[in-house]
Amino acid sequence: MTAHTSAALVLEDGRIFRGEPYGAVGHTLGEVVFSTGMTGYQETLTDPSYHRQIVVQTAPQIGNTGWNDEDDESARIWVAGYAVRDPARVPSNWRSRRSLDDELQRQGIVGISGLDTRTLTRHVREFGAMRGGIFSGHDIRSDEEMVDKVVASAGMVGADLAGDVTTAEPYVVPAVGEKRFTVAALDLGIKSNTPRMMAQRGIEVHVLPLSSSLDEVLSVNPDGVFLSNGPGDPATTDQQVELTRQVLDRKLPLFGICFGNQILGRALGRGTYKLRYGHRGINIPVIDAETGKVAITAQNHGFAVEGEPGERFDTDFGRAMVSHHCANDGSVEGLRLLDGPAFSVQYHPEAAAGPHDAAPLFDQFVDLMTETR
Ligand SMILES: NC(=O)CC[C@H](N)C(=O)O
Repeated sequence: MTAHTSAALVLEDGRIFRGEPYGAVGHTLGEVVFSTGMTGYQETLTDPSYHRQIVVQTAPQIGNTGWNDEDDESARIWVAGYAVRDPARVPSNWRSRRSLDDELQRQGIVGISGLDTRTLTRHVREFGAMRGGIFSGHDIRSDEEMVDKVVASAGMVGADLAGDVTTAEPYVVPAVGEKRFTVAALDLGIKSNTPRMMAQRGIEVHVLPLSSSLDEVLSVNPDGVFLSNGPGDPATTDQQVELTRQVLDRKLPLFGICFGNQILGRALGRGTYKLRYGHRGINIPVIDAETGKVAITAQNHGFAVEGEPGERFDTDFGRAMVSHHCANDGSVEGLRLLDGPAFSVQYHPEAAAGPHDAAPLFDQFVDLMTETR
């Protein structure tokens, strides 16, 4: 077998892309999705929302700045597999400690390089994010066997994954400077930068396991409740939806991001559905329905809340609206309760690599807690 055919990315519909092993050698299964971010691969790889997904980078050159000890969004790499076109042979950055390839190997993450990521991305864009696998070295099998393995694997619809990534024990991120507020943050796969951005605004953040009850949330005496991002299908979050409804009932200020937006949407009576290929990148335009302003945002989601741009609707907690939508496809990007202190966005105001247009949403949360006090 030549080096050129020593790794394969296999899709459930039978399409196979050949390349070379990158990172660990072996095999892995997951949902194949693409990200258009040209920078921030370390944050992408360590974002718990990517659990069980094989990430394809559309940017052809990845790994140029190596791997550092500062930018991780969690304690480990969560992606199930990694596919890149042209990895850096020599990383170069003053913060780099090792190469991306070394780090993938160290953490046992199976990857593939040298494949045609452009054709692969166009395929996923047309036929949708689907199950796939990367096979390399001794784990390469006949095409038929590899496709069979992929077809036998679990898909993303109905996947209940946040339990795999949540914290086992509560922990506290102290406020920077004077403490002004306490927030109970439900960890469905929270990224390190989220508590950090709240802490910078004088918030003491109590990060709680995803199965926390209302009593456990109230025991930290919160001024507000936060729902984090996270992996899997939002249709599996019944327990968190119920908790959210209890929080809305008590009129405690609530802010949700991504998975949190989907949970608030469900708590307000909306359904969620799987997008064809999702939104993953750091330049996705979002329109604020009330002001008409556009923000360029970082995103990583495969599901969305049902709704129309600017739509107003009745809920068990008063009127609500679709506050933001995507300029590309019109899908729901934000929700706001008009008769209560709750809002959420489908994108990432905490994005470290990426635009900062949405960062003021954390200030909006602070304002909401100030008004509600
Ligand atoms: N980043 C997230 O929170 C993703 C939410 C959800 N898992 C989705 O794919 O839509």
